[in-house]
Amino acid sequence: MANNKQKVSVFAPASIGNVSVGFDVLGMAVKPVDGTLLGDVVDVEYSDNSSDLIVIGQFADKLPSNKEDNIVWSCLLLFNQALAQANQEVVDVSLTLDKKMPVGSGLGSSACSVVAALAALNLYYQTFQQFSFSKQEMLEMMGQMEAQISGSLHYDNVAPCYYGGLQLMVPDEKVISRTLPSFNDCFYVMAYPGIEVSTKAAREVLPAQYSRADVIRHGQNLATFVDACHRQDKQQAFSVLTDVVAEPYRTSLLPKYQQAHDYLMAQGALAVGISGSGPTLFSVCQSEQQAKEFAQWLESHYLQEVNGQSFGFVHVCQVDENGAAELAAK
Ligand SMILES: Nc1ncnc2c1ncn2[C@@H]1O[C@H](COP(=O)(O)OP(=O)(O)O)[C@@H](O)[C@H]1O
Ligand SMILES: N[C@@H](CCOP(=O)(O)O)C(=O)O
Repeated sequence: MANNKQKVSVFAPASIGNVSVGFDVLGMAVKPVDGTLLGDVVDVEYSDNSSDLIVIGQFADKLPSNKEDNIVWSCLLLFNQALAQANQEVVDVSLTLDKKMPVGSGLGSSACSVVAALAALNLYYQTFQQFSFSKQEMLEMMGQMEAQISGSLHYDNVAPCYYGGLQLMVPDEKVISRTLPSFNDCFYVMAYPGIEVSTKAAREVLPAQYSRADVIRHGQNLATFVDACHRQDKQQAFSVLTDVVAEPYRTSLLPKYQQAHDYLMAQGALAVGISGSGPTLFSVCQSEQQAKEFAQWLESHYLQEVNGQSFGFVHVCQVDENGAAELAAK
């Protein structure tokens, strides 16, 4: 029997879409080493009235004010539709989104909301209604919701956000995504400058066609990276982390990116790239000490002010192997 103590809470982490060499087909979940929750949290609890959505958190005011335009609400509608199709009872729930992620940041912000919402709904039904969808079914729903927001179906944020680790999208709908061995002793400096770049707009600047030379280089870089991941050959993997598909066309949307890239590479970064569609920059480091030095430099040289205020931040991260995770109920 339903009662007002029925509540679950799920955290979904930030991710690096593309990882430079895998446009739309590679993504990696990250977590700050200092324990900061870099991602969104969704609570689902019993409602004896009707279903509802409340949005709280640092970036709540950057989202549409009406709940119908929030992707978390669309997730609830999709989940309920899937329940009905599976002949399951649909119950009223109250959702709370803690929007910790800036929108249009290149950190997979919409994916964080989508994954946290759908994973929390599934956990709620599993715990209190003795029914749940499979991970595969969940990932398909997450892809559908991400496509609704960004205008095209790409799993490179939702898959790592849900499963954790480094994920490779495979063109097999029964699989969708496979976990690659990642470099979990590396440090990834994530620098969000505090300006917004919409994924949709950053996709529109890309060319419709590429030269044969670019196609060859892209295929070679991606294949070499995947092979090096399997052999855990760090030097080889990061030596080919060059994006020929998106970065050359997106750099103009990212003030100070090229200077920061060139500086960090000259200082010995293993690699520097655009996280997702930007504006977040990621830099791969051998040691935590180097990562901390880069973080300090990026704080003074990559963050920007908008109307005299800075919304940017820098985190030293490692790979988040867990992906979406239940949080202890408050
Ligand atoms: N819960 C949500 N989280 C993030 N964006 C949302 C959410 N609900 C609606 N949106 C809208 O979706 C769009 C997301 O933009 P996008 O550039 O894809 O973000 P990101 O790259 O950070 O995922 C924005 O227009 C935003 O207002
Ligand atoms: N493959 C996508 C990734 C978008 O990531 P986001 O974090 O910017 O939403 C792209 O590069 O367009």
